[in-house]
Amino acid sequence: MAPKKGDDTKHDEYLKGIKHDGLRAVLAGVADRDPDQQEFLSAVHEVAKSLEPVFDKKPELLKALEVLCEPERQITFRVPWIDDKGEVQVNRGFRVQFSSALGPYKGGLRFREGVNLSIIKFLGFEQTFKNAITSLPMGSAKGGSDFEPKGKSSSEVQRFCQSFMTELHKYIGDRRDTPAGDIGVGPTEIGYLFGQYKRIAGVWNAALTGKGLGFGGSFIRPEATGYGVVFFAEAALKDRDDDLKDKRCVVSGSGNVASYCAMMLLRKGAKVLALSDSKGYVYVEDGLTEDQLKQVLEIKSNHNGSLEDFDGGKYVGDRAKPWEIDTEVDMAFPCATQNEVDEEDAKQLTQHGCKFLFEGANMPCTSSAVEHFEKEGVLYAPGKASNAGGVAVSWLEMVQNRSGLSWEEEEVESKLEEIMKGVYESAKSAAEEYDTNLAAGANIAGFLKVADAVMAEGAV
Ligand SMILES: NC(=O)C1=CN([C@@H]2O[C@H](COP(=O)(O)OP(=O)(O)OC[C@H]3O[C@@H](n4cnc5c(N)ncnc54)[C@H](O)[C@@H]3O)[C@@H](O)[C@H]2O)C=CC1
Ligand SMILES: O=C(O)CCC(=O)C(=O)O
Repeated sequence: MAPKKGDDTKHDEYLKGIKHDGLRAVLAGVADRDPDQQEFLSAVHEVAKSLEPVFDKKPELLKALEVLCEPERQITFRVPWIDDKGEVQVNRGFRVQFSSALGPYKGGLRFREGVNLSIIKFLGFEQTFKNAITSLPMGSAKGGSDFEPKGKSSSEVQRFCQSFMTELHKYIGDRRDTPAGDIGVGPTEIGYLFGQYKRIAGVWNAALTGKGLGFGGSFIRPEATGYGVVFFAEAALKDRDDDLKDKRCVVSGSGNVASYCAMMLLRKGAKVLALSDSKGYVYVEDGLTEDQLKQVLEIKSNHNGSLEDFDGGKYVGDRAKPWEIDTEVDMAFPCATQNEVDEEDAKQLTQHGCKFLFEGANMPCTSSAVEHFEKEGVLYAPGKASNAGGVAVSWLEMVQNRSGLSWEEEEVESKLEEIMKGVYESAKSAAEEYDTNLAAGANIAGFLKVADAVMAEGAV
């Protein structure tokens, strides 16, 4: 069947770099449909560009991409809640169920000011290929709200979560769709959401992952994304007869992913020179100690905590980014948010000697930053491969819940390590087969798994 025709002459800028005619038409159709969804369109463009060699060999799979660019279902809903002054506040909730081709929908929830449909769709689209490359039977989804937990009391967060779940419960369940955490949604929020789910659904099932250890959570889920990035980096370095010992690393963020990425880097003998938050960064020339990292976790255990209160290193405020630190850097791990590494940041990193960049966050590097890294020969690993450890352990949590068992910490960690090595190998072998780089290899490996299922299940 011919691909959906969009008018590609209207989208010159968006289609820059795309040569394949059929692909241009599909992308123009996506841009026609949602011209204002910048984050989503940019994620689609990045994946599509790297799939050109696939469509040269297997043009029939273009139809699968067209199908995968449109979510199976997108739900937006009103979330009214009462603040501490007794006044009613209203936020908007989202759940975008992208693809169930490989299994029940799976993906996190983000609570943050400014969250909109474009951001949730970009995250859900990325999740599709991320979940596929793990080879675990998971579909993809993402959700959240423009509710900002920073500055709210814990009772306000609780009331918001209960109202959010009062609507969301209609669409989730352990064989249907299983949300987890993301920015602004940690164990506390998951606890409130899970409590409300049970209250309304009247059943105990693994409708959410990232639960507390005492009520169905898995060891290592809080650590999984950060640990997983480091396991991925270790596999990539091993392949180059190298290792993490004494590597000088810059990590951005200081939340869930960043802290545990830093923790595992320390365990591997690397040095963590900096961590950041949205207001600035801390820099320790010889690398943070384990006690200093624990201090960061303590500060950030409260939504309102700031690195300004960190005692031990140099603090730079004014929203400065850690990529600017004027010292030798071997590796960068952006673990905060999307578009936090732009071309200028990328140039600063390579001027300081950076040779490796592993994304802990989802799409933290802009496309021009990625182009710069590629030009400079930096090994660049996209989040949809290198941060897949979080969702992988979420799946292990679901398996434990279904079997009624609880595995030891070492067992979960070693399964996570094996899964991350497998993700690296899948990206690498697709890159070799299609004669491309690791980032494109990750897109190709994920896409082929989900596209084959889409076609086998009858795409239309
Ligand atoms: N939690 C998880 O399991 C997974 C998270 N991710 C991604 O990792 C990233 C971080 O998520 P979490 O650690 O879970 O969130 P979090 O809410 O625990 O932490 C986010 C951190 O980023 C900082 N931050 C926010 N905006 C910033 C900015 N502009 N510059 C510097 N720092 C900034 C915040 O201060 C906070 O310390 C997000 O992109 C998320 O989508 C990806 C895979 C799984
Ligand atoms: O654990 C999960 O289900 C989802 C994690 C997530 O949102 C992500 O990988 O970006």
